Amino acid sequence: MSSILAFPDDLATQFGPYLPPANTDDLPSVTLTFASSLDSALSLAPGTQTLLSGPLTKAMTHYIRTFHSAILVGASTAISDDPGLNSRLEGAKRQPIPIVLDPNARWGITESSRVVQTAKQGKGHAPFIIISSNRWDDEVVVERRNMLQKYGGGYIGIDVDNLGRFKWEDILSRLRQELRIESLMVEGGANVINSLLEDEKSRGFVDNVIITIAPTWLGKGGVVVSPERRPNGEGQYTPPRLKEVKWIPMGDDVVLCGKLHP
Ligand SMILES: NC(=O)C1=CN([C@@H]2O[C@H](COP(=O)(O)OP(=O)(O)OC[C@H]3O[C@@H](n4cnc5c(N)ncnc54)[C@H](OP(=O)(O)O)[C@@H]3O)[C@@H](O)[C@H]2O)C=CC1
Ligand SMILES: Nc1nc(O)c(N)c(N[C@@H]2O[C@H](COP(=O)(O)O)[C@@H](O)[C@H]2O)n1
Repeated sequence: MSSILAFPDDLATQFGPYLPPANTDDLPSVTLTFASSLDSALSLAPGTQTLLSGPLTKAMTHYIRTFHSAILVGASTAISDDPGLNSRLEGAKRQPIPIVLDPNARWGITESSRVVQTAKQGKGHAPFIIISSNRWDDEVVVERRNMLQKYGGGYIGIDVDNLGRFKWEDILSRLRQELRIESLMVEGGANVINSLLEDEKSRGFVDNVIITIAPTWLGKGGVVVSPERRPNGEGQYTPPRLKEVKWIPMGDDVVLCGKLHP
């Protein structure tokens, strides 16, 4: 779990075109990165973590993490995986700030959560949790905020829409304004990824896509990436398609890289 990972230089150089620019003036550059089965599943079932990446693609993910100022997951991933959300790459020069979308303050983060332990050990940053503005004064939120602030983390309150969702534009602009985030790696889970991909506006924020595909079928009941087909302004659905595509074989897996930004 805490082992140091090495990623060979000859593989690393292939990712250059798909990494965020050094500086962005506007909203953060977004990279969508996750590991999927052949049937588009991220895990066997909600609430469980499924190992899909092999040793090389796992090291690749930790390499890519070092190029981002923040890494984002949804509340259900934080609850089920208790992730570290740092980079365990050998000699990692930079650590991303963990961001968790948790509108309803469902994630019971404590001092013993792995991400907090990781920050306490100086191996990563404490997280920022994005909650619905109307939860800001909840007793548990105040308690958790006080705990996180000791380690440099905290909460950000954003208004939700009538479906209880944040707008991606709000997420990105607040991360830029409050934490000076220039590059964001969105790792999952499926709910987060589907919400990012399902309409033209939000998927327009995605610059790079790096997907590990593992040679296995997880079967029905898995947690699946398959965004809603939302029609555009003209009432039509145009399936988004990656550009500048590169497939990189890596161990038993293959890594799909592409550009989504129009
Ligand atoms: N293979 C891989 O690379 C990865 C695998 N995983 C796996 O995925 C699974 C979890 O995925 P999943 O169940 O889809 O859950 P998610 O991790 O995507 O979390 C979903 C929750 O996040 C909140 N959320 C998501 N999008 C938004 C939004 N736009 N605005 C506000 N809140 C939002 C909601 O919280 P609320 O319900 O409170 O409204 C939602 O229910 C786990 O099994 C995990 O192991 C996760 C990441 C990567
Ligand atoms: N790249 C990748 N491959 C898999 O097989 C996975 N299950 C995941 N899961 C994601 O990685 C997070 C765990 O991160 P830490 O190693 O604990 O830092 C997990 O929460 C998912 O986002 N990823």
